Amino acid sequence: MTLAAKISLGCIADDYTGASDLANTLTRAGLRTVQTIGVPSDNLALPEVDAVVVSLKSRSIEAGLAVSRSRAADKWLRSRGAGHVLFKICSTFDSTDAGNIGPVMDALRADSGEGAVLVTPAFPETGRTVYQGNLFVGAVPLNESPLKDHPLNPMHDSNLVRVLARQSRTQIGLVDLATVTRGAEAVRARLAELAGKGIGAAIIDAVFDRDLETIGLVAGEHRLSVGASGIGLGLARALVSTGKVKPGAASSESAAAVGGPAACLAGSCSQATLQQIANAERIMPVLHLDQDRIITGANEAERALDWARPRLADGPVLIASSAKPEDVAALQARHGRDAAGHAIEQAMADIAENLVKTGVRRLIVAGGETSGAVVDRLEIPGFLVGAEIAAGVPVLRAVGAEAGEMLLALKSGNFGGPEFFADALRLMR
Ligand SMILES: Nc1ncnc2c1ncn2[C@@H]1O[C@H](COP(=O)(O)OP(=O)(O)O)[C@@H](O)[C@H]1O
Ligand SMILES: O=C(O)[C@@H](O)C(=O)COP(=O)(O)O
Repeated sequence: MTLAAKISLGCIADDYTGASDLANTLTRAGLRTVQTIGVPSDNLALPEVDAVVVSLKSRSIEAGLAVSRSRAADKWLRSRGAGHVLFKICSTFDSTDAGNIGPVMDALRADSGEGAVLVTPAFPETGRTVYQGNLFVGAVPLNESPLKDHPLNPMHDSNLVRVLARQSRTQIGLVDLATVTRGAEAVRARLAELAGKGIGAAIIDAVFDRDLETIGLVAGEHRLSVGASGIGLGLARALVSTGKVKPGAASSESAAAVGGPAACLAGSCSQATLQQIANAERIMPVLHLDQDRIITGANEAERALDWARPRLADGPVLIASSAKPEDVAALQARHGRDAAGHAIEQAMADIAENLVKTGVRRLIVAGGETSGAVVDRLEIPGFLVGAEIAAGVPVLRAVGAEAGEMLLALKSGNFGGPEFFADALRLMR
């Protein structure tokens, strides 16, 4: 990898859509950013950048594995000069009581020698705000939002001090909004007070971008922070406002058209994605996969490919496994949660691999785990960030992919407007 100068900000994302969301935020804030898939190999040619987002697929794997992969990424980022590393988690704090946010944070904190780590999933642009340590998704607390029905990590507690305490070995404190509103000095003092009591991490409230700017200033003086794109925004703005990074333009290379057939794959079962699929039915052929056939090993991926191939010459197609919460619950009761999720992800990867062999060069994937499975199968080592399709979702240009020139959009299940697929296709030429 050709990184001549040292990087100013290192990031480790626990899934691939989350990584592209963060890379998008950093780029818009003026940081030249690349997204890599895992720790990049030395021979991957990348431009000179201010920030690197290493994407892991570590959100829903066994905690020990998530820790070791995150530590390896942290070591690589620090060896490239990153003084601060942001561990990027989901803005809806997706995790279970077994991890992985707490265990990874504990390990990175120990490695960096950090006192008390600031933690916030706030991302106001997408409606995620934190008040008194409670996460709100739009107008409702996390546990009343659609995240209560997530197929892999249903969220039933909106109090993040409690949620993180159940996952972490350290005590968790709170830096409340009143303190944030008083400014950086007040946050520094509160953090020092918590660290003095041996409290190793604190959920910090944020409702507006200006709160994240205050948080970014303080966090950037430390070695480690944990959060979603909002804290990324704060860190990036602090790097620019303190003159540590000169704001640069996004690479013009990332805007060139690739042409060729386009396809969409949806494995997210979020409310937003279900609506986007329903709207896509009006503008392109849509195939709904039979999930039982996938899990029992019947050749459902082959059936999907036979359906897609003759249609691709006429325009984009969409293949979806997505289902409503009651259907997801019924499928999981029949086959088990992890087995169902894994089998569907692998079927999506099979479909993506064969679509690319058929000539597809523009691929839109809805769902974080789904995107991880697809990008891994396509063996794409990294991405440059292009135009913004929706808040948190950029057009990505593959770097070093075996298939050559490719554009992808990796959409978090919850993100994007009702016409997301049309919006993405318009920008991916
Ligand atoms: N119909 C379905 N029933 C059960 N699980 C499903 C179904 N469709 C997809 N899944 C699984 O649900 C999970 C969705 O997670 P993900 O792709 O990360 O979406 P999101 O971005 O909404 O979190 C994946 O593991 C996927 O394989
Ligand atoms: O922070 C966010 O909400 C996203 O960047 C994110 O992590 C998305 O995860 P998925 O919903 O699993 O795609």
